[in-house]
Amino acid sequence: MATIEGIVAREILDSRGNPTVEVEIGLDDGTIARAAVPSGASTGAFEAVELRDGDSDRYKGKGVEKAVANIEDRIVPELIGYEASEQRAIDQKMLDLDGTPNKSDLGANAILGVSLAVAKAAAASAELSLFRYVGGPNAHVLPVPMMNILNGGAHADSNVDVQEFMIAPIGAPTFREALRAGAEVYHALKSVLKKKGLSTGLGDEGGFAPDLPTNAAALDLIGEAVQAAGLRLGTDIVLALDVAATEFYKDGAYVFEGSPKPTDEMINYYAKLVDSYPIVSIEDPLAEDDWAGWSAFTAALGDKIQIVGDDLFVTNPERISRGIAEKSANAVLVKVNQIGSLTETLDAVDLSHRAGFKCMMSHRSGETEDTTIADLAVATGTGQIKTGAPARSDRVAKYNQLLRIEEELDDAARYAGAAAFPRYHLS
Ligand SMILES: O=C(O)[C@@H](CO)OP(=O)(O)O
Ligand SMILES: [Mg+2]
Repeated sequence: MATIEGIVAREILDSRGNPTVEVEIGLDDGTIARAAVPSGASTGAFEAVELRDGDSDRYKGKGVEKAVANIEDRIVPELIGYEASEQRAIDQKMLDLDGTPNKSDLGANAILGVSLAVAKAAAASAELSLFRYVGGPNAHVLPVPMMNILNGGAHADSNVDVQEFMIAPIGAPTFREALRAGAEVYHALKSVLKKKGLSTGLGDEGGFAPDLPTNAAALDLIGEAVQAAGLRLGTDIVLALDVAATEFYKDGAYVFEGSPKPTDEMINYYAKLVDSYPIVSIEDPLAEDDWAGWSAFTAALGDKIQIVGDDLFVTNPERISRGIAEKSANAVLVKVNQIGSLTETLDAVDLSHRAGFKCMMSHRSGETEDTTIADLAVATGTGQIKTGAPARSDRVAKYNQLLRIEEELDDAARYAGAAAFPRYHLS
């Protein structure tokens, strides 16, 4: 048992060169731990508030000096002397201090930085890996890496509407082999693009970002890459999308492939796509406010694929509860900074799992070298993690941490594989 002796916060840079918050906590037994906060680009309107300096000239108002000051001036005096293992009480203390429904006073970036650093300090003090500290003896399932190898939408400067084209190596026996398969497809995709004279420039999450005639063309290119890597599409590797449709929802219609389309036309489009390609999961097929559309989409495709709410749910138990009641989806994207504290993230996963919803632990498009989400994916048994391409050190840091976790678990490790997608039936 050790108590919090000191907390230091600072502004650091994320993978897009934007400022973000880093927190270091020291305990009275000499333990020091550090956590950094990620940041999104295609953010949902209902996310907890990320405090930015706005009125300052530094970093064009994107600085986080206010969030840093809130930690040092307002949070630190309240938390000194707390047992580091009192995670729930510490998070609650910060929520009470903030007092708003969306963390707009202290900033979700301030609260989350402290919350994650507390957990890491408590784990280190107990001489446990973070995944064991948070997950206990049942934490043993390594997630399927949902690798975003072709970027579009708000994460790229290309003409591709869909934000993320992911490969899921479900056929591998271990996480290590899954990662290798994914990396081989990534390299093969580069060769395929080069051969066709397409750009091999990268998007925000490390995937390639070529201009393409249609969105489906991306799936064909990935299919070619899978084959070129000597793997089987549909058994070794399956496909997943994050459409991030809120980004192109304008005046009640989806401006997709050059023209505005109503919800039912989008649903028909997806149904055809699912018939033509081995797609296991579609995230944000519709906009964050199109609740009726989501229910219709889930009624149409929910028994065939995983339907993931990201902007729709924003890791928020209230919105997830509505989604459960209205059968809006069958899975939740889990982002620690959308809700803004560790215990609320754990609550969101718990609520989802109890309702039979799957969860996918997720990074943000703006990331750091912090690897907390890798541990959380194993701790909470989500069976899936999305953390970008198997290239770029901010993304690879998470995959590499999962390699270490698999090694630590040794014979007890189990790779989620195809079981992560119970609704996907090989035809
Ligand atoms: O939409 C998403 O799922 C994320 C992460 O891939 O993007 P952002 O962090 O920009 O919201
Ligand atoms: Mg998303």
